[in-house]
Amino acid sequence: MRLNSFDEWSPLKEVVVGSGVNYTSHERELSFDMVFHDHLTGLDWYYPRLDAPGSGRGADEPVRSPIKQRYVDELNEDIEGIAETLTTLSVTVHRPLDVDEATTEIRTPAWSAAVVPPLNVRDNTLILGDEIIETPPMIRSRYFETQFLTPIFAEYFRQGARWTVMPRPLMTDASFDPSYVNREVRDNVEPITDPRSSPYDVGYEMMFDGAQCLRLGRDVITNVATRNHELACDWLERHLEGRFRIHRVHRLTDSHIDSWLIALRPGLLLIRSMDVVDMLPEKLRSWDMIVPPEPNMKSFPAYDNDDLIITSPFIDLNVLSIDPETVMVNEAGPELMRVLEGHGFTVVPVRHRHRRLFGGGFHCFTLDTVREGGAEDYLS
Ligand SMILES: N[C@@H](Cc1ccc(O)cc1)C(=O)O
Ligand SMILES: NC(=[NH2+])NCCC[C@H](N)C(=O)O
Repeated sequence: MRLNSFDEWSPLKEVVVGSGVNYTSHERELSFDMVFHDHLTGLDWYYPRLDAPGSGRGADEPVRSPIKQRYVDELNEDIEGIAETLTTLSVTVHRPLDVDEATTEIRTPAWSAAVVPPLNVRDNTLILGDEIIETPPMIRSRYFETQFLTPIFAEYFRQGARWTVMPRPLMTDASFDPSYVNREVRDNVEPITDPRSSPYDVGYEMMFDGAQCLRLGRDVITNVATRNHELACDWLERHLEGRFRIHRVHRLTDSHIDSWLIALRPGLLLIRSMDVVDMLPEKLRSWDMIVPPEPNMKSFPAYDNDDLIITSPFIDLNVLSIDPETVMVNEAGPELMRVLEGHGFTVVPVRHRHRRLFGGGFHCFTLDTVREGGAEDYLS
């Protein structure tokens, strides 16, 4: 089918479901620590930082936090189950190429980094209507992630889609605007103030994830927390002029919007807390809001100290709409299911255990490429 996806709720026809095959570690380096800064707090091992003087680590030695194979296997088992459930709901599921076992590292002129599989496919691509837009990554390990989706994108291109790649950053340490992560001094978190210089320094560059956007027909709400995000929004605005309107929300969160705010249908948002309402564009503030109960920590597996947790406990808000009445929800969260059922939704419970280890709920590791619906104006 032709690429067509303008919002988060219209009946879903085709979707890409990510792959966690050969996920072996998280590489702790500047770009990773920047993105996960808000969630790496309060952990005993975090302070002092792993590369602090006296840590015994050489300056250029990567620090990789291994992920236990059992969790990787369970992740992939859960993802297969979710892909099957989507198929039984008459949705066509596309899968990216898996990372080959022999591919452990990626390299650009300026740096090298451990490879990350194309798991959270929401993050590095933005689908707007009939256009695939590959966004400029924020994490070095994810720099070439969209290449694993090339066969899928190429097929949509053959069917008539637009296919655009946003400018790629050189991504040296100096490319990152640290003002968000350094905005407040917290006891147990070290500020990130040690950029190393590089012959490829060009100043702040655009870096931004598709998951920072909430799509509402012809309007797109974007979370902007840094100069890197601002530059990407400038690019998007110029590129999309006359087709889509970008509404910037400043520092709603660090990056991704989808564990704070999800649109379930026109006029109805699922939100983390009422605190976000004042930050939204005025027209959205009058939509109905569902605020689910605080996450129950018992709904997450117990992990060891050396298991790196990279999301907040609000990750299960990250639901995937099958249509305006049907929502896929983590079976570990009966509270959220009850709330949605109370609002008349049909809930499709699925198993997804290790979302806090791999950084994503269903909305993160899916990319809806075909939905019904068009460029409606929901905000006037
Ligand atoms: N701080 C980010 C952390 C994050 C980034 C990438 C992920 O895949 C997951 C989580 C969250 O708000 O979005
Ligand atoms: N598209 C995504 N990867 N979203 C994940 C958002 C997770 C967010 N950082 C949180 O911890 O709550």
